[in-house]
Amino acid sequence: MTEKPSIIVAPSLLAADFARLKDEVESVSRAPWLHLDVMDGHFVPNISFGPSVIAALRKHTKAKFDVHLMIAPVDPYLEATAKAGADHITVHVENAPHVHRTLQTIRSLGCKAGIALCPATPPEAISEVMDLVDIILVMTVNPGFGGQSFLASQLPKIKKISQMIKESGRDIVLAVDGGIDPKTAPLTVEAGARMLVAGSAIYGQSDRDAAIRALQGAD
Ligand SMILES: O=C(CO)[C@@H](O)[C@H](O)COP(=O)(O)O
Ligand SMILES: [Fe+2]
Repeated sequence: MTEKPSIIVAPSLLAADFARLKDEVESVSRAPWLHLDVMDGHFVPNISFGPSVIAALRKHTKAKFDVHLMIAPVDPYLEATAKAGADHITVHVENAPHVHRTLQTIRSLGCKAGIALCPATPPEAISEVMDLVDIILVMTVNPGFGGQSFLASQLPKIKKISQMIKESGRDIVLAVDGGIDPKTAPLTVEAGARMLVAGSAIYGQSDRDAAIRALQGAD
C-alpha cells in the first residue's frame, strides 16, 4: 500500500469578507497556512491589500503567512512584506526580471522563497532557479481574481514540475492556486500538487472546518 501524501491547505483571504478580516482569519485557524494575495492593479487588473493589512492580522493566527505578491515592481516591497510577518514570499517569474536575485533576497530576509507561474508560462522558465525555491506555485487561473474556473490545461505542467522537483532532490512544496475545490483538487494532487490554495471553496462555505477537511481529503 502506498502512503498517502500529506496535503497542506491554504485558505486564500481574498475571498473573505473584508469588513470582518480578523474573524475571517480566525475562522480558518484549522489550516496550517494562510494565503495572502497582494495585488497592485498593474501587474494584475485588481487591487487587494498590502503589508499594513498583513501586519494587522499577524497576531490573530498562528498559521504560516504565505504571501503571494502580484505586484510590479516587486523587489521594493520584499522587506516590508517580511517585516509585516510573512513566513513565505512568492513572486512571479513574470514580475521579477532578475528573479535569481529576488529569490536570494527573500531568503536573506528569513522567509521561504516561492516562485509562481502564470498559465501561459512553461515549466522551463524556472529550471535555473530550482536550488533557490522552497515553494513552486502553479497558477490554475490567470492571476487577479478569486472565483474563476480551474484551467485543466495546467495539469501537464503540474506533472512536469513534480518531476523536476524529484530530479532536483530538494524538498520543494508544489502548490496550486485558482479554482481549487473538492472536484478539482484531486486532479491536481494526482498530478503532484502538495499544497492547495483555495478562496471561494473555503470562504464560500459557512462551515470552514468542513470545507478545509473536504480539500484535505483530496488525495
Ligand atoms: O492568487 C489568486 C488569484 O490571483 C488566488 O489565490 C485566489 O484568491 C484564489 O481564489 P479561488 O479561485 O480559490 O476562489
Ligand atoms: Fe494567490
